Amino acid sequence: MSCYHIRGGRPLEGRLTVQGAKNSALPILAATLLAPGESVIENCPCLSDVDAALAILKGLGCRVWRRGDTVGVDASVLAGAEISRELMEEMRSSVVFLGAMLARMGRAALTYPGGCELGPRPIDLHLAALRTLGADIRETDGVLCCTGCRMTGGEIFLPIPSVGATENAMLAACGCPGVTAIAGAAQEPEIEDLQGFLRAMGADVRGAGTATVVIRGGATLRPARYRVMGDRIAAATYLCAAGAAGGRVELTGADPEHLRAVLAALERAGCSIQTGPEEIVLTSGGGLHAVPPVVTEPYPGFPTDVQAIFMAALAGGRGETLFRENIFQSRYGHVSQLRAMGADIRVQGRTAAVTGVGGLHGAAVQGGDLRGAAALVVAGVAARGETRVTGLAHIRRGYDGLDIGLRALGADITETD
Ligand SMILES: CC(=O)N[C@H]1[C@@H](OP(=O)(O)OP(=O)(O)OC[C@H]2O[C@@H](n3ccc(=O)[nH]c3=O)[C@H](O)[C@@H]2O)O[C@H](CO)[C@@H](O)[C@@H]1O
Ligand SMILES: C=C(OP(=O)(O)O)C(=O)O
Repeated sequence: MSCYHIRGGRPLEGRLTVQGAKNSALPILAATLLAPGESVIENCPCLSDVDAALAILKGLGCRVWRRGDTVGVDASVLAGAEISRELMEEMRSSVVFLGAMLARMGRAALTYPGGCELGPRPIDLHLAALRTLGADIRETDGVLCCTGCRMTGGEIFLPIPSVGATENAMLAACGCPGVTAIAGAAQEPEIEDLQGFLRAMGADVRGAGTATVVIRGGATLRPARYRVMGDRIAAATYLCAAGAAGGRVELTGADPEHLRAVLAALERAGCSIQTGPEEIVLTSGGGLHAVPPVVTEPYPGFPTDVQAIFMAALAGGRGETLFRENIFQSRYGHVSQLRAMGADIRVQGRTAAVTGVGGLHGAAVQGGDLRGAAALVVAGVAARGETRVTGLAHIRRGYDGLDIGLRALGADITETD
């Protein structure tokens, strides 16, 4: 079984360009379906989730190529409107192909999506939004058969600002004649990035980044060339590793505006941070200290995807920090593994109390989900002694060479079989 072997305790130093954002690249790849012809997506990270998205596109008849971090999708000729259960279960974002397929083909057959196991992850809001636009969705034996020949614009209200439901609704609305307003929309930067690509295709979409997104749909779209924004969660991972291990790192390619809540928390924990356009410089003496409660919230609040990673950084520091996970019901899978490295963390329901122990020690640990596994790597980089992290398949879903990036910053990390 392949694993990362980390000899921890070295400060991190150096400069790194952050990968393109997984959570932008995936809906943007789904959006390439909307226009016949070849779209070209730059800064598209090499991830197993991206491979799954490309496999879905191929299965629908698209011609797909990749050169480095540039991907081409030719959606001129489509064949079939079904996604296999196997591909649907590979990742959560398989579900955003539904909106794109309804917009382009007027029909879709698929099953429920997979993705990280963080407690229940229903898709009721996705389906309700599409039904509001007139989609007919029937479920038989776990297969969703959807037709959208009578879809038109409409007023959608999302009671929770779901990222995926907002994206699905935006994609479907592009194919619906008339005006669609999505109220209660998610405001994450990835929604703005999707809007950027849709506009490049000629779609009339406004309001992404606010609580209301408005789409004037039904226009014929054209393929486009687009550059995916930098990955704010990958950036946060490198920053937390440097914060905990100490050192000075310069990250380029990620927008510090997207990381305000994380940068503020790292500063309160003792790091010094300077930012410029697409640049973040973090200096740390290592050994972070406790911060006021870390409460995960929709953007611009503290991101749930950084909860485990920041917890790992604080676990080897000093003082008590409370975490409250507000987005997902069960996102503390990493805690038992951090405890094996000496962490003192008590979990009660959605709250975790982390008491810094003044340094973790290496151990053999196993990641059970994407960010939980990345958190163990962060802990290992700062810990005394040797850490072996298994569960790399989770990490490959979202990180384009996490070991390579950390090695470039001076960490002693190698992948072994
Ligand atoms: C590929 C992608 O972009 N993944 C991100 C996306 O996931 P994803 O789009 O799955 O997350 P959502 O924003 O939809 O989920 C937020 C909350 O809404 C609930 N909900 C969601 C949909 C629905 O139909 N019904 C419902 O109840 C979820 O259970 C969760 O409690 O946003 C999450 C929250 O920022 C991030 O952790 C994920 O990294
Ligand atoms: C939870 C995540 O991804 P997904 O929604 O794709 O499972 C994540 O990126 O942390």
